Amino acid sequence: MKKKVLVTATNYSRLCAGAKALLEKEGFEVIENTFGRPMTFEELKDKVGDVYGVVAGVDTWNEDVFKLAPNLKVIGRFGIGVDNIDLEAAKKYGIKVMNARAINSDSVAECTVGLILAVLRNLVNLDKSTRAGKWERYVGYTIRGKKIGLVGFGAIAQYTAKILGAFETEIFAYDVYPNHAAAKKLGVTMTDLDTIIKQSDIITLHVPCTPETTKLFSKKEFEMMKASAVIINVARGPVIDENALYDALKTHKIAGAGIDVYEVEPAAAANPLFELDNVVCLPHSAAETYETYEAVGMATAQAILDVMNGRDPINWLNK
Ligand SMILES: NC(=O)C1=CN([C@@H]2O[C@H](COP(=O)(O)OP(=O)(O)OC[C@H]3O[C@@H](n4cnc5c(N)ncnc54)[C@H](O)[C@@H]3O)[C@@H](O)[C@H]2O)C=CC1
Ligand SMILES: O=C(O)C(=O)COP(=O)(O)O
Repeated sequence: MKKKVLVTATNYSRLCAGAKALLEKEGFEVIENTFGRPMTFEELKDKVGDVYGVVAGVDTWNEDVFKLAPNLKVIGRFGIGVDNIDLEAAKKYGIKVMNARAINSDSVAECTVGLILAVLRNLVNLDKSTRAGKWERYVGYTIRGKKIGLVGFGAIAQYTAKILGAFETEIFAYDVYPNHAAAKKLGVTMTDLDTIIKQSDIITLHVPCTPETTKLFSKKEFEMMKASAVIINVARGPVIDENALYDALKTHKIAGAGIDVYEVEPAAAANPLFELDNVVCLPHSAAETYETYEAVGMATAQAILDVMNGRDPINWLNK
């Protein structure tokens, strides 16, 4: 009987045809998520009994699921954040978990800069207004000369710094494990979080979602920021207290925001942030380019093949 791979990331056949073909060539049967959204426990429960590998989207992978998956040996996270996977429980069940770190960083970094431009230059408001035949002027701000504060200085932040270097900005970064060599190479000054919050014109978030980073930006932090500052969240929704962000934007304690991720996803149409015109909102799509899908698909497929062949997968997170 063929070994099975369950893919819960959506749109796999369409966007990762090469990866799917590779798995099939190596003898796997590939079962795909047909729901078009993350799968629930009830849906996973019926599928995981005989799977060997998983290409995981953002569904929850915890002991309740692992208990039902005696043949599961490897989870390839179709992305970077692993806040949806209990790494320790996976280890207990002998399941190797890898992620696509440094494989989708360019797309996320490009989108970060896109959000900065969209917010500073009012691109979305200008588009709406132009289409409405109003021919209005919204005066914006240049990126050049601004102080940028990167919170978290891993793969995505470093790529963001590389791109922003071309805008002649002053870039600061904060990280619990500061990478001084990368900072030096990219002309970035490592500093503390308070300095970033108080001095930055543009703050971009690039930390994983952990107990330490949950609500890292809340009422107090928004009050410390410059009234002219903007914040971009392409990390994880819970890193920002969304109610506090809404209040800060509504009362102009800060000038604007670019938001790709939300405390609750999919974000409901009634999310209060959507009423405000000083925020640009995306549906968790910062990583989504054709090139990235292809590369992440191949990396996760390769990880499954590596485990099958007794080799360590790249980016093995729960050794
Ligand atoms: N919006 C989207 O579609 C995407 C979002 N992400 C999110 O971005 C995050 C970062 O991705 P990468 O840069 O590739 O990860 P990375 O692992 O290369 O970098 C994360 C950095 O955050 C630092 N960090 C961890 N806890 C911290 C804390 N409490 N305070 C300060 N720094 C801390 C780490 O030391 C590390 O240098 C991911 O964990 C994921 O949640 C990633 C890809 C796509
Ligand atoms: O790589 C990540 O962590 C991401 O957030 C990518 O998003 P997705 O896996 O496409 O929901």
